[in-house]
Amino acid sequence: MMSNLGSEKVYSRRKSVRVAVPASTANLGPGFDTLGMALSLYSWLELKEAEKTSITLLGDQLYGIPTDKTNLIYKVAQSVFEKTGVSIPELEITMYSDIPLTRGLGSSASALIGALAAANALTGHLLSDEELLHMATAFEKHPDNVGASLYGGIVTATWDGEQARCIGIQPPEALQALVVIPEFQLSTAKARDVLPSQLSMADAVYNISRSSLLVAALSSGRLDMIKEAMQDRLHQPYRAPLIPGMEPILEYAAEYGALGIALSGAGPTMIALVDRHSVQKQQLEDYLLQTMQSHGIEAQALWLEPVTGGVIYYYDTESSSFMDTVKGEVRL
Ligand SMILES: Nc1ncnc2c1ncn2[C@@H]1O[C@H](COP(=O)(O)OP(=O)(O)O)[C@@H](O)[C@H]1O
Ligand SMILES: N[C@@H](CCOP(=O)(O)O)C(=O)O
Repeated sequence: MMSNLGSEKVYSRRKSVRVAVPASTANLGPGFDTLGMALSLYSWLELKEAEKTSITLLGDQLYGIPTDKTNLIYKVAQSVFEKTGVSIPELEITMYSDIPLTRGLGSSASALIGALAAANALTGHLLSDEELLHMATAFEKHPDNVGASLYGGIVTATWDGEQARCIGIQPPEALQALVVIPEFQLSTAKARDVLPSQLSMADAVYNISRSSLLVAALSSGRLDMIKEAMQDRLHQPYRAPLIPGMEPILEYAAEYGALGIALSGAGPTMIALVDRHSVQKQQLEDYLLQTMQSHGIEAQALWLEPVTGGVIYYYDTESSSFMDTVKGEVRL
């Protein structure tokens, strides 16, 4: 599995650490709660031992996040300290994120992985990446986003309620992602509430076959198969009424140059997989934005890269400010 940690390396306890964690797109169409891909959009987190807990949120994306001890990052960090028997009751927490909240780009997974990874680094990496994955999935309830944010690349993952299992795939070199992010928010909880509790055998077979084909197509670089392999009958048809413009986009995006198209995670963002050498890139972007607009939705288009690395750790940061790290170059 891809990791930024050398397994043979011995780590000591730290007083402070910074991490950068990629966003993720989950499902990729048919792989509901199992497929995820890390994207080149990041959140940054600093944890420092302190006398008194303080939480500083920087930038425009973290509006509304609590700044007391009910904060997710604080609580998740404490769960790492409890598990490892390390006592760090008070923390200075600083956060900045480029990942928009509740849009289907895995902001919650990125925050969880950031908190787990940074807290674990303070303990001297007493927990393995696999243990962090189990803990993150127990919080998030599905392993797709957290697996991608932790390890990077494309992940296939399962969750049995206690253990997450995850295998990575290197994204094909030609693959780029175009995300169209609507201005409105849609919480994952709300977009899960509309899903049926049962499916027909025919729809189950439809999804298993597409999801399997997609994994094989991505592993072998068969980009010609992606359009068919990204079809889904498990969640997108039920979520479409929540996202104006989604139905025509799913139907016609390939005609405008998408290799394949899906709802990103639980939405409302749509994600097109694109061959970076395509001459239709601008045409596709225009089509997606105009279709949303014609359904009354303002949206932002971003071209993103699949990233092969997951969490990035920054140690010995005493001589640089937090925002210096944020503004520094992120290794893709
Ligand atoms: N940096 C963060 N710190 C604390 N909570 C966060 C952070 N980022 C996201 N969250 C929580 O996750 C929620 C969004 O999760 P979710 O509805 O699953 O959407 P998505 O993960 O697709 O952005 C936010 O409303 C917030 O409660
Ligand atoms: N498999 C989950 C993925 C949710 O992703 P998010 O980025 O919207 O949190 C689902 O489809 O519900």
